[in-house]
Amino acid sequence: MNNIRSTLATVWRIAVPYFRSEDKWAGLGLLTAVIAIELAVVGLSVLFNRWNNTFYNALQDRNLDVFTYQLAYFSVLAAINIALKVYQLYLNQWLQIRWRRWMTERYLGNWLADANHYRMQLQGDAADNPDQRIAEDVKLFVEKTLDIGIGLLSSVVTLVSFVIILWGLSDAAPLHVFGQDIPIPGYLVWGALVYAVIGTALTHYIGAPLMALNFQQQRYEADFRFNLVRARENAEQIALLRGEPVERQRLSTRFALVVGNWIDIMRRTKKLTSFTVSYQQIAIILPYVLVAPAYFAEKVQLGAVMQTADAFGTVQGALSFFVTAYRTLAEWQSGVMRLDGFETAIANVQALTTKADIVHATETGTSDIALSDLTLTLPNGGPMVQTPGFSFRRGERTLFTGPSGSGKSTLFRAIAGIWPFGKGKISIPANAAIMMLPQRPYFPVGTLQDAVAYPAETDAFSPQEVADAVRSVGLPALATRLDEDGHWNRMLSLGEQQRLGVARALLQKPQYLFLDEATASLDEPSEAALYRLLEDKLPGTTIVSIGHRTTLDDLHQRKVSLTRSGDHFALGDAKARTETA
Ligand SMILES: Nc1ncnc2c1ncn2[C@@H]1O[C@H](COP(=O)(O)OP(=O)(O)OP(=O)(O)O)[C@@H](O)[C@H]1O
Repeated sequence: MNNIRSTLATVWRIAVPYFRSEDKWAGLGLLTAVIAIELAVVGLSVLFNRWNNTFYNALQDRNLDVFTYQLAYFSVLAAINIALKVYQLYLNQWLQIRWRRWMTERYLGNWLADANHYRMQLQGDAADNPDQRIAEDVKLFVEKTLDIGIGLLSSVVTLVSFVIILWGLSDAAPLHVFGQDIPIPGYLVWGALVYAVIGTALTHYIGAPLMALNFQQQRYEADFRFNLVRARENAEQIALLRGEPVERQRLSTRFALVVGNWIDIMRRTKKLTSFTVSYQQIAIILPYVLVAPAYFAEKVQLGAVMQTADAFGTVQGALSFFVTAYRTLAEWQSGVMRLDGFETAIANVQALTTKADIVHATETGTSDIALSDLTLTLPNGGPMVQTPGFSFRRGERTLFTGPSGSGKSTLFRAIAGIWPFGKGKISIPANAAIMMLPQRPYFPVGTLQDAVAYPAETDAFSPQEVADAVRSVGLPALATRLDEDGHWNRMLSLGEQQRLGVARALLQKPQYLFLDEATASLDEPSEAALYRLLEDKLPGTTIVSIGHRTTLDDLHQRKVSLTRSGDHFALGDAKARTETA
């Protein structure tokens, strides 16, 4: 019971924001229309039920006039029913897509805001496969919430309408056993109720493990897909290393989990289906068994029997909502849990940024990037970098060295404000344009112009500006291919990608440029040429480079390094250079 209550509270929390959003009027309008149509459909089913009585009596009495009239009446009801059902589905689908669009936009916004996506990864497995949660779970949530919500409402309204009818019919066709009338008021209602309660309890008993199994299934499927995508993205590495057999083995192992869990679902579903189908079959015959004695004792006519069978079926169907919807409910609940986990993970990383004992990168009035009492740690709290105070001075070109794994890249991440683990303060000049160039730049799939302009919009720079930048970094052949679509990370050599990274910096003109081995794949003369280009085109830009080559020394004015000091690495000047390189 607590479980149901907490699921419903979660559904409410996830569902309600849409109906308070800027799209609320469209959403509420569509929802009202869909509900109104559902109520009209229930109203029609009451008319159909009455029609049974008149129609079958006409058949029994061989009354052609009434029979013909009732056929025409049925046709009118049927035409209205068809129109209602068509529009109900159509409007329901409209509501689904609008609601889903709103939720997807919201989740995308929260996930991509403020490096949350990166911090969620850092925090470990709190929300696995966010892609699946945003793409599939939102779709499932919207679809199933509407299905279940409207199905439940319809069952309740149907129940109220038909219980009244069935109660009346119980009086008209009293229970007749061994030639005796047994006056139990509303016995048909009680019969349907007892039958449905037993059915629901047994369904829950048999089907309960499906919830957890469905949750696992979605997770295994997403893991399998994710690993396929990874294999595709790293096709070249895998082919060069001849890693296919291992890759295949790993993928097969993951798929075996999908299959194993699916077989558990199948077995459980088989048991559940055996029960629910038997249950539904018995429900067809049960009302006839209950009223047949009265019919054969000639206490009621055929019409009443048929109307009773229809009403009993409807009441029983409404009461058995959980029996029929059980599998949908199980899928829905696991989707709700997944979305809840995703929302919680986002809330956790958002809360992380406001905690006191993290690294705070804040904008201040200084012109240098100043670190004070800074400690960077691993996500598990292990020590990494420490400094009581240090500044990257404005306008200076600094070379930053240190042993592998000492925390150079992590210090860059902290300056960019995306590494929260540790404590202390990093002062960033207010409104400073900071750019980080990694060893392996990221290019979105699209035109070369898109790729170089990123993260700015494509039209932030004219084709001429982009072509000039690409040419100046030594790629004249690419400068003529700016309109070409491609997966540039796959198509270009790492050296070419690094040149394009520098072209990106030339276009963006940052005030502070951090190069994390961003030219390491180039030969030394080309690397030196790119540094001179930066010096020439971005004269006021502060440059901090991580690099291992000694030839970089002459291209920088100051040299700082991380050196081991006990359990951590300390940051300090390695060798001061006063003259310009
Ligand atoms: N997301 C992460 N989760 C756990 N540990 C991490 C994570 N990112 C980095 N580390 C660890 O932090 C330490 C510093 O990593 P970092 O990438 O900053 O080193 P680096 O000095 O730049 O090394 P290199 O010169 O090899 O690039 C390493 O021990 C690394 O394993």
